[in-house]
Amino acid sequence: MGLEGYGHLTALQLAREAIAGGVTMIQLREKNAPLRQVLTQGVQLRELCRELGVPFFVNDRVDVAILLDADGVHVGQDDIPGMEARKLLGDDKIIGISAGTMEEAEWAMENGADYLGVGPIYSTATKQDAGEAIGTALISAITQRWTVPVVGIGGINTENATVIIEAGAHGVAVVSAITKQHKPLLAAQTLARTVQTAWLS
Ligand SMILES: Cc1ncc(COP(=O)(O)OP(=O)(O)O)c(N)n1
Ligand SMILES: Cc1nc(C(=O)O)sc1CCOP(=O)(O)O
Ligand SMILES: [Mg+2]
Repeated sequence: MGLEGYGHLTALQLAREAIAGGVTMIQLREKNAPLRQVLTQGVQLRELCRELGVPFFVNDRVDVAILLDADGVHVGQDDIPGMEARKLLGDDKIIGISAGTMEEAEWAMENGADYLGVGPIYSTATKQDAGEAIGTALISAITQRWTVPVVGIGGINTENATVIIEAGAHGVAVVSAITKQHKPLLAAQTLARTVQTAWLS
């Protein structure tokens, strides 16, 4: 999630609703705001996550993750390499790495990924440079080869989350399926229940 307002909710209020609905991880993904604002609001978001017992991640920026004492960082193929991030973060933090192909997954694993974000599974309006949708085949290929946790990302919602889990993903990462909904708490609740049901089947 970014730091902009979400309808009548602030980013902090939205995160609280999402967690109340069953979201188990929050990632601060802010591409545009001034660094000072990111740090100020990031501290509030981190505190909320600590209060509610949910891991707090920072997207892209290892320096921000360190300053906010986040639980981890998520980096893509064009971001700081996982190996370099590890040197800065130490062994106690979690490093997630994106992969959209098997080659990218191999690179991510060589770079010490603690989990993989695989996508874009479906087309998405949230990330302009996400590229073509890849479907679920890569999730299956990766989870057959490695035991590292995999989350599907990109265009995932309540309607299609089940097939992501059935393909082998451990979870789903979403933006608009919660942030763009009129009732984010309810949206998170429905999505979390869908994923939990898929785990059991
Ligand atoms: C969980 C998760 N998976 C993938 C991404 C995408 O990261 P990246 O490819 O670096 O793209 P940006 O999010 O930085 O635009 C992610 N953020 N989270
Ligand atoms: C941040 C991000 N990363 C992607 C990837 O493919 O790596 S797709 C994506 C956008 C996810 O937003 P939504 O749930 O609204 O589609
Ligand atoms: Mg990135």
